[in-house]
Amino acid sequence: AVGHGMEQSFLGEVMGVARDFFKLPLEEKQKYSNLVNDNEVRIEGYGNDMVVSEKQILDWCDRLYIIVEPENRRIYSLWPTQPPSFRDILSEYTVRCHKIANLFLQNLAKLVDLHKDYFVNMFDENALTYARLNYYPNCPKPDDVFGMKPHTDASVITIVFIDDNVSGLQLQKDGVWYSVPIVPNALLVNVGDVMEIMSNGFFKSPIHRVVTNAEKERLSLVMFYTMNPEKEIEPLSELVDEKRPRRYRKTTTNDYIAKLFETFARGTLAIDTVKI
Ligand SMILES: O=C(O)CCC(=O)C(=O)O
Ligand SMILES: [Fe+2]
Repeated sequence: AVGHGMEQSFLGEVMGVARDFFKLPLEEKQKYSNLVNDNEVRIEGYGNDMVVSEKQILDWCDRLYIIVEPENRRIYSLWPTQPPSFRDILSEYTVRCHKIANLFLQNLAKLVDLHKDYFVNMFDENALTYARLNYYPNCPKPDDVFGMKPHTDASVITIVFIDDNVSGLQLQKDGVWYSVPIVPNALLVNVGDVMEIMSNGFFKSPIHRVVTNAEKERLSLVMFYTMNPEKEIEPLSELVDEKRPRRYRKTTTNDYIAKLFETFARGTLAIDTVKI
């Protein structure tokens, strides 16, 4: 979508602070590391994949993963202090993206004949929004490694802001991979697994991946909208009937995100673990 109301200059600044962060020396970035005590990995922070096996091929990607909403859940020690405008710009982007997220959620609700605020109202004051900044350096062996392995998102919905210089994101449809075209200043809004589960499969969370590029580096900024981590997730009773029996088991956002990280590292899909 391009009718999101964010000016090109503002979006340029957002990409700019992300780029400036990744250009910092490694020691500087490691101040925000997602490794605790050298071996334990937490979701938040700077780093790469969680390692679950020695044979695992790590993605060709640097990531910074931070909670941006609610504000009282922000861990500012994991927010870069360089570039200096990082915090303000990401905060403003967060506010502006949330409006787009709500509009999208209202449209989805209408598509399944629910009250337009049905999904919006499911997000309480403990619902978490994660921002993930991805940096994919150019890769000498693009055929051997992914920028990001095939996966679905564990979110309810996701808003992706991609580099308008280099493509790389691909979506799978009917077993075939299609490249997402570069549209300057466009934001891509995607359905995540939790929406697939709640809608009892009416909406599908697309499998996607990022391929690497031999010549060019690439950046993206992804906002994941998730519900209260403790809240139970299951197909909505309104969307289950004899003709469309329940297709997914009950889970919680917390359990599901843990499962997603585990399956992602192993190269399998989390959604398959809750399908009935
Ligand atoms: O870099 C991209 O275009 C997409 C990244 C992505 O799918 C993710 O962070 O979940
Ligand atoms: Fe993704």
